[in-house]
Amino acid sequence: MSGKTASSYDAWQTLQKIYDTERSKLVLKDLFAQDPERFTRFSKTYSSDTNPATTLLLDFSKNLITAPILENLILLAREAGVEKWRDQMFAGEHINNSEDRAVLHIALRNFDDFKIAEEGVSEVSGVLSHIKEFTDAVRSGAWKGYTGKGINTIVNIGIGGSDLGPVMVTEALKPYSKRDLKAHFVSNIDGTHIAEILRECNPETTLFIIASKTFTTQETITNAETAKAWFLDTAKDAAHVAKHFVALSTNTKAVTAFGISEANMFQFWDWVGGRYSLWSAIGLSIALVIGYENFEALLKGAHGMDKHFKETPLEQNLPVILAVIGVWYNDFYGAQTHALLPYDQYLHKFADYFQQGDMESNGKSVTKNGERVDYQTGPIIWGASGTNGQHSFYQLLHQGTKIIPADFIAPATTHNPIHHSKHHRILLSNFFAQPEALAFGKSEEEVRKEVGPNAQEGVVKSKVFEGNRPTNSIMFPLLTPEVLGALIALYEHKIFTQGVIWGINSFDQMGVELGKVLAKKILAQLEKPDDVQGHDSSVRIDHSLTSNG
Ligand SMILES: O=P(O)(O)OC[C@H]1O[C@@](O)(CO)[C@@H](O)[C@@H]1O
Repeated sequence: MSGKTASSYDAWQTLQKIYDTERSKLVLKDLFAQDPERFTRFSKTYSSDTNPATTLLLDFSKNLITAPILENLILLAREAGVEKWRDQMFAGEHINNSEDRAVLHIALRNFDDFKIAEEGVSEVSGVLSHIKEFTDAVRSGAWKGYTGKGINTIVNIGIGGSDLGPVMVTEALKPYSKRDLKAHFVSNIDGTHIAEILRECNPETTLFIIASKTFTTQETITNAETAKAWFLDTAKDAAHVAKHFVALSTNTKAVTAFGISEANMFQFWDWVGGRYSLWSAIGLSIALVIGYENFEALLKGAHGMDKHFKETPLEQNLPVILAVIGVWYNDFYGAQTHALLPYDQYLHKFADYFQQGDMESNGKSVTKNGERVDYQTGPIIWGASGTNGQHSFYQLLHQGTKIIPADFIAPATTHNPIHHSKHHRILLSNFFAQPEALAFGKSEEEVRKEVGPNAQEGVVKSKVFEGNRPTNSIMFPLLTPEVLGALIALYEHKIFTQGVIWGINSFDQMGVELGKVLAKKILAQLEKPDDVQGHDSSVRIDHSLTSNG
C-alpha cells in the first residue's frame, strides 16, 4: 500500500468515472452480441505444471465488465502494490503488522520451490513426517488403544479454523476416505454438540484430536476437558490418555499442562493463521481420513496455485482476476454479499469454510495505517450446494432487488456416475442454465408471447427476468485432492489480493476478542445471577431459567 487509501488511487478514480458514465451500457446480452469471442476473451485456464489433471477453467465472461474496465481493475491492483505485498508474503516478511507476524500458509505446502527465512519453516517437513508416521499407524491398526484394540473413531475437537477446514476437506474428499474410520467434529460449547457425539463413541477405540492454535480457546478446552473426563470415567488410569489424545497447537506449555505429552503433539507456528491452517498440523484429521498420500496431494495442488499466483502477470492471474472483479461489485456496484454455489454435493461445506476465510480476513474498517476506510471492504460470504439453493434462495437471485455476484463451481465428471451419469447430466444442465438465466433473463416481450394478450399486467411483470446478474463459473475435470488444494488456494490468494487493495490487514482478527471478554465476565456472574452488574438492562438472568445448572 502506498500510504494512500484505496479510493484515492488514480485507477479507483478512473473506475468511478467509468461506472458513473458507462454503467447503463454494461448489459450482458449486448456485450455478448457485440463480441462473439467474449468467452474466449474473458476466460482463463490454470493447469498444474506437475499434473495436467489438475486444471481449473475460470469463465468470467458473464461479468459486467469490458476490456477497459478489466484493465483499470488490474491497474488498481498494481497501484495498490499487490505484487510487492505478494512477494513480501512469500519472502516471509511480517506483513501481519498488528501482530508482527509473517503470513506463511504457503510454507506449509512448499515443496522446496520458495526459499523462506522464518523460524519454524525448516521444521515443516519434520511435522509432515510425524503426521505420516502417526496416520499410517492409526490407519493400519498398529496404533492400539488402552485395551489393545485399533482406532476406528476420531473426534476432532476445535473451532473456527481448527474445525472448518478439516470438516470441509474431509467432506469434499469423501471418495478418498477410509470408510471404516468414523470422523466426528466437535466445535460448539453447547454441551449438546459433544454429548451427541460421545453417544456414538467407544472409549477403547476412539482417538481425540485437540485442535487449537492457542490452546486457550474456551470452547475447545472445555470440550477437551469433558472428553478427557468421559474417557477416564471408563479407562480410569490417566496413563491411558497417551493412547487416545493428541494435540495440534503452537502452545506446547498449555498442551503438556492439559496432560498430553509432547510426543503426542503436532506443532505449528504463529505464522499460520487459524483460517489458513488446514495445511498444517490442524490437517491431521484430514490425513487420518484420506491418508497421508492424498493429504500430500492436497498440499501439492495448493502449491501449484501458489506458484501461479506468485509468477503470473496480474492480467493472467486467476486469483487476481477473481479479486478485482469482486472489488468492482463490492465497491462500485454496492454489492454487499458474494455467493459461493458449488454444484457438487461433496463441496457442501465450501461456503461455510470461506465465511471464516474471507469475512475474518477482510471484515475490517481501518487500514493497516489506522485510517477509517471510506469504502466497502470484505463482502458477506454465503452459499449452498446446487441444485438445493435453487429451491431455496434463487428466487431472490433472479428477481430480487439486490445485486449478488455468484461463483458457480462444478466438476465436469463425477465420482458417482450412477444411473449412467444421468444425475450428473441433470446437475450440470442446471450449473450451465442458472448463470445463463441470471445473465440474460427473460424480456417482457418474451413473457407476453408466452402468456397471451389477456394476461393481467401484474402477472406479466412478475414473470419478467431482468437478467444482467453477474456470475463466475469455475470448472475442473474431477474433484481430486490436488484440484481441491488448487481451488482453496485460489480463493486464499483472492482474499489476500482484495485485502491489499483495501489497505487492510487480512491476517489478524481483533474483532473476535470483545465478545469473548464480555462473555467471561458474564460467566463469572452466572453463579450469582442476582447481582449481575456492569451490563445493559437486557442482561438479566432469571434464576429459574438456570435452575438445571
Ligand atoms: O485454534 P484456536 O487458537 O483454538 O482458535 C480457534 C479460532 O478462534 C478464532 O476466532 C480466534 O480466536 C479464530 O480465528 C480461530 O480459528
